[in-house]
Amino acid sequence: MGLLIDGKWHDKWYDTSSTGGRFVRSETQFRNWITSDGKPGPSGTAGFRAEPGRYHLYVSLACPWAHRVLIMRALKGLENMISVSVVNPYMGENGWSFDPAPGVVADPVDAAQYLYQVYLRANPHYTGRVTVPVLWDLQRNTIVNNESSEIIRMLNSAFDGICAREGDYAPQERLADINAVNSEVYDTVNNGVYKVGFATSQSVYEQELNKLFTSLDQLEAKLGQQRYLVGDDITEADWRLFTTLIRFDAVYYSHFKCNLRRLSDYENLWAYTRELYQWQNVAETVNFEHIKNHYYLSHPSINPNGIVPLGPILDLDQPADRNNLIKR
Ligand SMILES: N[C@@H](CCC(=O)N[C@@H](CS)C(=O)NCC(=O)O)C(=O)O
Repeated sequence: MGLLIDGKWHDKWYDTSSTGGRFVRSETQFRNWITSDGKPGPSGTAGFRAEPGRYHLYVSLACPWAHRVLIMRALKGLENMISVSVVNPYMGENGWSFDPAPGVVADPVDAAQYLYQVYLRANPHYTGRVTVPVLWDLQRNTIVNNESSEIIRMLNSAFDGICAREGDYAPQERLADINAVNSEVYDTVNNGVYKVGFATSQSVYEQELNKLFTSLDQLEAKLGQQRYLVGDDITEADWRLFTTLIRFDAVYYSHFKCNLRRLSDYENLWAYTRELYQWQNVAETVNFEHIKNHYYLSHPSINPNGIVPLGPILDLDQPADRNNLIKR
């Protein structure tokens, strides 16, 4: 775990001493958008037109932020248009690497050994964390964007004119509601589990834990009333919540001490998670071996002996049966 400072790698853990024991996630820096016509998107510069074979993704199968992108790629049927490299689940002193292991897919551009080398290819003086996902332009040889929330927005529509699969997960008329749910879920759940797990003070841990479970209790109630987070149709908001929920009992409950309740104790949330898991092409994006190996091995301050638990046993194939659960 570390970061680049003016193009040099430094092996440093997150510094919570200046923030009172609180984990603060840093801002993402590459913010260009792929668009159907190559015009600029909401941020960044122009020149990234949607074209088959032009873009490449660097992901970790362990990472919930990268996972959203893999899911959107699968939902939109972009597997043949956008290629993927997968890092080794262990994030060590050099950060993410491409060290060979089952499921790892090497860097096609110049066989980088570490992900930070990919960042340096885009900017030899880069300063910041080296995170997945990374959306890479094979034509211009640079990073388009490394912010998952923006990458999923572009994949949702930019390739529609060149045979992406039908489906709009962020329809204009629902956008305000989707954005509102996203920001609440991001703060309390997606990033919430990290704020709990990386807290280095008891009071911060307790505060963040209460926020997380208050939010899960509210989501449980909501999903007892309606099928999806923003009404009757599945949207981006659901997929963003899913990637945290699917890791909850296997990792966050024990490794991050998010243990007031298990996800499988929540009737609606658990059935919802199974429903989304069973969605066409989604189960293939879930890799519990990478998920568990990453978290339990990569945070020695939390799990010094690096024991990876064998459980829990989760029956994700059990029918979701949500029609019967929804009490209108
Ligand atoms: N804002 C980013 C966050 C991505 C992120 O934090 N990824 C983690 C993996 S789960 C990472 O690569 N961390 C490495 C580090 O912070 O050094 C996004 O959503 O794309």
